[in-house]
Amino acid sequence: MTSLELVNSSTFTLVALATLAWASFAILRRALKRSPYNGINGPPSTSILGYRLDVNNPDGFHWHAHMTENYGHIVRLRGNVIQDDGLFITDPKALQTILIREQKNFDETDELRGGTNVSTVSVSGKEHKNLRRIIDPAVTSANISKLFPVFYEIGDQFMNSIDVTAGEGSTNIDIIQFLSRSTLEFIGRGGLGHSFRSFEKDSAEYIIFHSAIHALFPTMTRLFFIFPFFESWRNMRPVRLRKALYNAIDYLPWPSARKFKHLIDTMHSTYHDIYNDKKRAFEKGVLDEDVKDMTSLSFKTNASLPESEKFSDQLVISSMSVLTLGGQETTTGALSRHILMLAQHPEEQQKIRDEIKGAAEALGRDFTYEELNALPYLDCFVKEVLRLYPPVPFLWRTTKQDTIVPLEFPIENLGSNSTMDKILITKGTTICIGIAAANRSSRIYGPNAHDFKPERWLQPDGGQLKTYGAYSNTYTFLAGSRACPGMRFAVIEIKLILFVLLRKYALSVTNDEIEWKMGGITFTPYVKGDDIHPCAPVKLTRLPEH
Ligand code: HEM
Repeated sequence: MTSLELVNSSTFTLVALATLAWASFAILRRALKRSPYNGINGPPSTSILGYRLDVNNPDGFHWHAHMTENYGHIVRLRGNVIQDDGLFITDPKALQTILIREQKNFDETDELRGGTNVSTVSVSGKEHKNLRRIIDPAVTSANISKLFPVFYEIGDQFMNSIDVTAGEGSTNIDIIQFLSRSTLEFIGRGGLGHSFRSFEKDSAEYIIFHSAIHALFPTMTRLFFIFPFFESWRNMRPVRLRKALYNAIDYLPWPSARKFKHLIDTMHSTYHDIYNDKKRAFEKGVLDEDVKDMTSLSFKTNASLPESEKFSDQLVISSMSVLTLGGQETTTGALSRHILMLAQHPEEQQKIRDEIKGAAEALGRDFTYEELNALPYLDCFVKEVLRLYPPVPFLWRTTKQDTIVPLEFPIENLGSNSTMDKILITKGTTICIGIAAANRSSRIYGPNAHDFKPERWLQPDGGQLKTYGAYSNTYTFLAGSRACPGMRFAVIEIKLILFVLLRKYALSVTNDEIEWKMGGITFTPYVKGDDIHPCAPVKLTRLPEH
């Protein structure tokens, strides 16, 4: 054995022994530790790998949706030999504490932070505030109102491509192909200030970029256990070493890691190109005075900030990334859901069509942003679909500091036969915020919480208890300082696409059986038997022109 081989073999033995010692210690510690949540009701774990597999199960929508009636609004998620118990929370007052009042005590988990940091930026503290200072001005109602002509242009492009495929009579089409092009254009033109030429036939730019976004979260899901280490990697100095380690991923015998790097590289080179083009245009003074997209707005804001507060290039590029990741797949899934719901509910569909037609005839011109947004039945329909089928069904948080959390709905302590109207959540506890479960709670929305009833939104707050959710008394877009900034943007995208589609076509179901799968952060539809290619089949019948 050479001396190099000897060193390698001793190093390997040392690493193996250290790993074994760490694992034994973790198992012993876990076995001796009493869970602070022993007395709380919760589902059995179906896997020795712990509750994460149940929460993340691609077919787990039913598990989520029925959580409150099965186990209540504070639920114990059973850990295992190496994982402590977690909590699944839907109680409105508890969520108010976690997401708003004591938000600083409940951060994103290391996995999520590590994963998103590689692709975006550190998302806590001051950097998060700055990120929101870049994003928020681009997605206010006032700015979206100015952007609305661009929304109409995208609506027209969407309809032109549908018309070419659908023809005159009735045709079955997979509408998700058209929706993902539209949502990328909305974010591209409205957010980044760039068209991906998504509606051009065989647009390489669209195909490459969209495939990267689409694959990113599912690929991340396969790597989640190494993401906590990414946070240390991000802080590594010197930067050259960090870069060298990143580039070394190309040589790892690990296809998912190589793919993840490739996707990040693809997306980031696009953001850099867009950013550099825009920056050059801004510096030459050739950028339109009345810019509306986020990237260009950030240059304008930056010009007015003192040197010490200016946004770095990296932060703006990260904002481009987080905006695209936050807004594309989520809205594509949401739009697919709305269209398939319309196909299944012909009465509601006709009601919306009548409302649109009546209002458009009375106006005699296109709707403004405010007018389209204010159509009452369309609004009820969108609220109800987003309540019942939130595109992001749950989110993780981790507890940074022991916190007493008051409860709206007191819970039974099964250990002591007592009732608790508050709970101590201890440092290190992993929390799952059950968005889909909270949105279907009968304590919040009444005994018909699982039913599809758009009319419930004719009453304030959907008729029942007030929650702290950012969007119309639901948690679909979360709550607090991390609530989705793109909420208004997403809602008007949905309304605009439904408007242009319904005035021309009747929608009905096809014979295909559709299965919705959770993957990464959102839901995607598939036709039963093929869970590789997303597909949202719908039958379109051209309406007679008047
Ligand atoms: C129906 C579609 C959408 C849904 C259901 C949705 C939902 C959410 C949720 C639940 C969060 C919180 C994530 C967390 O705290 O971990 C979030 C964050 C975010 N969303 Fe959305 N979103 C949608 C569309 C959009 C759109 C269209 C945009 C951009 C125009 C957008 C931009 C963002 C950004 C930038 C964040 C990160 C905010 C932060 O970290 O402070 N989203 N979204």
